[in-house]
Amino acid sequence: MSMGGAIATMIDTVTGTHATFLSGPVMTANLNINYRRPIPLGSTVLLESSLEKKEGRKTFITCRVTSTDGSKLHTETSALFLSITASHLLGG
Ligand SMILES: CCCCCCCCCC(=O)SCCNC(=O)CCNC(=O)[C@H](O)C(C)(C)COP(=O)(O)OP(=O)(O)OC[C@H]1O[C@@H](n2cnc3c(N)ncnc32)[C@H](O)[C@@H]1OP(=O)(O)O
Repeated sequence: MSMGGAIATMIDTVTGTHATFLSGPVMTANLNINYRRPIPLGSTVLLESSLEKKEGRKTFITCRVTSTDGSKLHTETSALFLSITASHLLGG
């Protein structure tokens, strides 16, 4: 079975890339993952990332991880990304 942290990394990467595409530079503020069914090691899965809403600096994304045919739901996620400036990255 795949480790929950490895699954979280996959989800953070996909939803973070999606949020960056929509909103520019962002950081993950909240990642809420419900693990519904285990992911067998070595299996191929589908990640579907969707914009829920944008409110000011906040970009809310949802993401489902399913089997490739969509029949098995492995995880459901809601994520919040906050738009940041370069000074935030430098600690300002
Ligand atoms: C192309 C390649 C792309 C690759 C993408 C990969 C994406 C991966 C990105 C990451 O994993 S980043 C690393 C993990 N994340 C962090 O380390 C973030 C650590 N946290 C922070 O740096 C700051 O808390 C953060 C930038 C997220 C927010 O700080 P700010 O000072 O900019 O915002 P502030 O705390 O003033 O909050 C602004 C608003 O957001 C809300 N907010 C902030 N954090 C929240 C939270 N966790 N949950 C809910 N709401 C939150 C906050 O309540 C407020 O709402 P209102 O404007 O309505 O009052």
